[in-house]
Amino acid sequence: MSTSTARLMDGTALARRTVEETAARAAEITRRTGVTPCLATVLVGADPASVTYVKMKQNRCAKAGIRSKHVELPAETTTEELVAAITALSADPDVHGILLQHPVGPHIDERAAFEAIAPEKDVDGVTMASFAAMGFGLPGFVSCTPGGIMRLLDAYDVELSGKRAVVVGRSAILGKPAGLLLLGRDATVTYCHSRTVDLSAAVREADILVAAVGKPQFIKGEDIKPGAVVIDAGYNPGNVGDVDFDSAAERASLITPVPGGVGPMTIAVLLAQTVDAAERQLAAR
Ligand SMILES: NC(=O)C1=CN([C@@H]2O[C@H](COP(=O)(O)OP(=O)(O)OC[C@H]3O[C@@H](n4cnc5c(N)ncnc54)[C@H](OP(=O)(O)O)[C@@H]3O)[C@@H](O)[C@H]2O)C=CC1
Ligand SMILES: Nc1nc(=O)c2c([nH]1)NC[C@@H]1CN(c3ccc(C(=O)N[C@@H](CCC(=O)O)C(=O)O)cc3)C=[N+]21
Repeated sequence: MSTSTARLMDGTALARRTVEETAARAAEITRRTGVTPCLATVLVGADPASVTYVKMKQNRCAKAGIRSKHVELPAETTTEELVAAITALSADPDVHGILLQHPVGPHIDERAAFEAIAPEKDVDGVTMASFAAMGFGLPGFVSCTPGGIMRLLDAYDVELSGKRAVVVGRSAILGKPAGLLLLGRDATVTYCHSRTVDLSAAVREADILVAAVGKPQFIKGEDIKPGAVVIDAGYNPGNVGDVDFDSAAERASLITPVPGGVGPMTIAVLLAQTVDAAERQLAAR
């Protein structure tokens, strides 16, 4: 008999519902204005993982009635050329959202490229303006994976106020913004990273754990506080998360599976924010 007690947080089902709502909103915009919401995807080089992720995003757009405009640039593109391409998309009235697939290669100033995205088109939440708005708790586009995590927590009515949230990982697109969003909802947030001393002790304090490390099955069940909510944002080769699912599920109250948890929500948030952007830009005309 399994000792597992955790309930699964079904990201696939929530993403499906979110995309259905988004598709209905996109159709309504098209009907009302004659303009179809459009996401521009910019890919530099041909990193196989990036190619796959961009394709997944385009496929999902097509299913939701969002146009996608694909800009493919060679690996040797310079910062100036990339900034020029993104600046052109920022000025293109037919494009409502812009996604620059990360990473772009070490010879490019990625920050400069991100900052060329017009703030009203930053549907991936990567500009300094979006990050600052999120940090101040002001309206704006959030980084998609943390945004998806918050939607999952809300869909399962997870109480955040006063709870201890521990985020393992502090990358600009995942760990750091995830902690800020949790802080904005009155959780008491601890960040852990590669220099953290006694990671196990920190993880054991977590009422809500967000694992965003990039190391397969790195967090073990023995460090999960009984009854904790475990969000596994990891997506490692072989579709394995950062949490050792079987042992963690014996102690958690709620847990996201990999696949089928955070992953599908990332794209759902990207599409939702693209339609938000189109709504605002078309209303402003
Ligand atoms: N579902 C989705 O849509 C997405 C999933 N992901 C997945 O999430 C995971 C993390 O991605 P990302 O944030 O981009 O990765 P990064 O490699 O950018 O960041 C990893 C973070 O983990 C920390 N870390 C590394 N080793 C340890 C350790 N031994 N102990 C504690 N912390 C450690 C690093 O610390 P330091 O800062 O000190 O180096 C860093 O902050 C990956 O599996 C990725 O595939 C990512 C994006 C989207
Ligand atoms: N250059 C780069 N760009 C990325 O966007 C990027 C990256 N590297 N490294 C890894 C993370 C991970 N990430 C995911 C996006 C969607 C799902 C997703 O939708 N997953 C589905 C399954 C999808 C499938 O495999 O068919 C699921 O979890 O159920 C997962 C993971 C983007 N990342």
